[in-house]
Amino acid sequence: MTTETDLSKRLRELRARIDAVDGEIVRLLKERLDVALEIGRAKAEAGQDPLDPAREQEVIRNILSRNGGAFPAESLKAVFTEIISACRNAQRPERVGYLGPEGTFSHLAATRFFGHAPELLPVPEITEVFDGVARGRMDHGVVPIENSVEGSVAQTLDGLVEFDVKVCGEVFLPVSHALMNRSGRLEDIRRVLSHAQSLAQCRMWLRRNLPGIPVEAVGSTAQAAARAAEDPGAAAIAAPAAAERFGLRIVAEGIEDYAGNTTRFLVLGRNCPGPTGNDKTSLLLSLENRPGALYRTLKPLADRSINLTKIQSRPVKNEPWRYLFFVDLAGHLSDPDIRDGVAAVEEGCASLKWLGSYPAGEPLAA
Ligand SMILES: C=C(O[C@@H]1C=C(C(=O)O)C=C[C@H]1O)C(=O)O
Repeated sequence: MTTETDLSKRLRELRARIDAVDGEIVRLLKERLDVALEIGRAKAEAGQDPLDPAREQEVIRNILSRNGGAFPAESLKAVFTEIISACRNAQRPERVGYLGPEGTFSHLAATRFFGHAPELLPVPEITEVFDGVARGRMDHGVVPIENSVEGSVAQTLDGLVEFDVKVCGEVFLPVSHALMNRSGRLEDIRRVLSHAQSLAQCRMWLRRNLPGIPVEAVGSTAQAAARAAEDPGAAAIAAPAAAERFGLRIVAEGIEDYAGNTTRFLVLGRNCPGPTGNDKTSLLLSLENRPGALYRTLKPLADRSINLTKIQSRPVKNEPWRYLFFVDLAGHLSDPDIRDGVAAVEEGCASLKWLGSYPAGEPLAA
């Protein structure tokens, strides 16, 4: 039988080995940081943005393929997201804007893409993220563009029309909602607060479980949680993590009506990364109001077998019944086929705005 002293001796020896390995990891991290800083200086001389999402994807792919499955892949990815985050932020401190306050799904998406090193700037409106990036108050921004259940986010589409920014990345975030209030009891709920998108994603659950209880849309899920913390009759629909942040109790979790509920976020910047071989290009088209205009405009893409991943119309606000079209396609503008196809589209429509080309994000499981 192993005695207590034997065990503690064994643990001491093994822990000494862990400490030695950790020391080596830290030494290597410092070495990595020095190389990153040198890269940062080279980029600064060339006037280039430190962020290179294409290269970051390559780094993650490399480490996953070297791992051979020995270390849990998701953990390895999370660790390297933070290592890259720190290396990038050391090159030039980054400011990343998002729809706040802290605890929103936009906050989670920003952290998933950028890690924890950058300074995150919460703002109360999606439009302010666009404005901050366009004017240089923020280096980057993260905005929700569409939800798998509720569809496009109008304010973001309008921001893409109005502001001179580029899409330089995308993040897919599985969205699971929790209902929370001060007591944790369903019977105490007199009204339910959340962002309009989240209320819509839980509509059937609310009708079944809280029939007749009024709902109220507020600026964000985190704002709803903050209000519920002050009012015992109010409940909020928000990310489960918001409960802890705002001192609330969870009444029910996973209350979204459809499994696989996912929101796609765009990463905004002032430049676009180079091609990775798995990219998307976002375009904004304005068409003449003529029969077959959309068909004829998009035909050059079909002729080249270019895959459209999204098409969405949005009214031109001061011209009733005229529409703008948002088109996402698979490929990078620097691919010759895409460049030719997009040039032909431009010839056939009233105007075309290239919103950006960026590495395709990975739709993740919850
Ligand atoms: C170090 C670089 O800069 C940034 C940091 C990276 C990293 O830490 O691996 C990768 C890409 C860039 O976002 C680089 O471009 O290689």
